[in-house]
Amino acid sequence: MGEAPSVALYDLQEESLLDDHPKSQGESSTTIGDKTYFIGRTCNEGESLEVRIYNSSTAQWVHPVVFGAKPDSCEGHSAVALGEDRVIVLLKGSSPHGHLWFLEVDSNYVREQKKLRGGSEVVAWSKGGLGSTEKPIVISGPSGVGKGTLISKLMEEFPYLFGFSVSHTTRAPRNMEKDGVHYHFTDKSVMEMDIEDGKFLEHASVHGNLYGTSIEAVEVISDNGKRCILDIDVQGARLVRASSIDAAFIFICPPSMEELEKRLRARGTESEEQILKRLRNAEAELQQGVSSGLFDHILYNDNLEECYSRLKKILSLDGEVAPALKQDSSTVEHPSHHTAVTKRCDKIILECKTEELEKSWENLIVLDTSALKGGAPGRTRGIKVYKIDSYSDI
Ligand SMILES: Nc1nc2c(ncn2[C@@H]2O[C@H](COP(=O)(O)OP(=O)(O)O)[C@@H](O)[C@H]2O)c(=O)[nH]1
Ligand SMILES: Nc1ncnc2c1ncn2[C@@H]1O[C@H](COP(=O)(O)OP(=O)(O)O)[C@@H](O)[C@H]1O
Repeated sequence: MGEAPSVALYDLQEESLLDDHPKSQGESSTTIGDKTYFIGRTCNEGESLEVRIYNSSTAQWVHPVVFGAKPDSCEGHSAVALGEDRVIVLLKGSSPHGHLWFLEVDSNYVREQKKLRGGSEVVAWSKGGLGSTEKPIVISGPSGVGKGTLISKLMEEFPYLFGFSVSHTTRAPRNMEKDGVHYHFTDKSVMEMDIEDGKFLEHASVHGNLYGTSIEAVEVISDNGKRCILDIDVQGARLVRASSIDAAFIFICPPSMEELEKRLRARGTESEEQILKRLRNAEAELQQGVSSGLFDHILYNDNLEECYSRLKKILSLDGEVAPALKQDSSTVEHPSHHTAVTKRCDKIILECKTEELEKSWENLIVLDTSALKGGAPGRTRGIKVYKIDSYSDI
């Protein structure tokens, strides 16, 4: 039998401070400095957890601007401060969006957004992810140069290694294109709203349409332990380069403008007007791609097989092929139900009820947060999840 926990989280909450503002049902409160973060007032099905802040130094309530995809309301949750900059939020019950979330209250991203909004209070949600994060690969080049063809070859030969980042676009689908596979085809107004909500890593207007990479499109690939490939234009590549994402940047050039035109026409997917627009834009794209220093590698796609071999060489896939990327060394999944939470340094211990083990203290799961990576606007990774037999094992 395990020993009783030395510090149970529930004992740490300072409810007396907030007597005039009691928590609503299902709401948690977590104090960091002068601010107490109330999470989860909304309990209606399908709505996300609401965040409000009580600032004890000004004795005022604030409704912050909330960034990131938010967790849906659930059967309940626990919230624990991790240092000064974020709160870990553990959802209970079945949630299609995972059980582990982080509410960033003073991270670099949050500070940046605060500055952009003239000092308004800002918080940002980041979903916990267990997958590894191999450097994404950004592939750019003019329309018709062969980006899609090269990416398809990689994905076919190494389906277990790579995942394609499915962009959003306002352009109409081509004959063979499937929504959710080649692109998420979307309305301009919806996409603009999502951009405003901070759901996009980058976006650009290309050949008269809006294109963008959602944060989710990239993160879901790492969730599956795969390396993400982005097919985006030069403007998008520049935005990714300026972000905190460490990626490999590859630019594909045609052997000549004549050959580019031939390929575009032979593909037969564009109207004459679109072909001419794409060829006009290609001149500027080539100039920026080759001379800006933005790209780590420039490949000429003359002979397809030769170009593909060079691409594989750049990605170190020309010799013995590495095994599929591993998930982080978590041996247990994060549980869907917990009955008690205890924090010891950077470890969170959950008592979890299961059908077989009614006494939840017999089923202790540790979330080790000592090596967290990433964060808003993407996932927070690096959490290790494992079982222990008793509290004295920590
Ligand atoms: N910035 C950005 N560019 C994108 C994205 N998705 C696709 N693109 C670029 O948009 C351009 C047009 O793509 P598309 O209409 O599929 O035509 P294609 O280049 O002829 O295959 C290409 O340069 C793509 O690399 C995205 O999410 N962001
Ligand atoms: N090296 C190559 N030689 C000849 N044709 C090519 C080569 N690479 C690609 N193609 C063809 O050119 C057309 C445009 O290629 P695609 O992959 O759609 O370009 P992108 O994605 O860059 O717009 C396609 O019909 C494709 O089969």
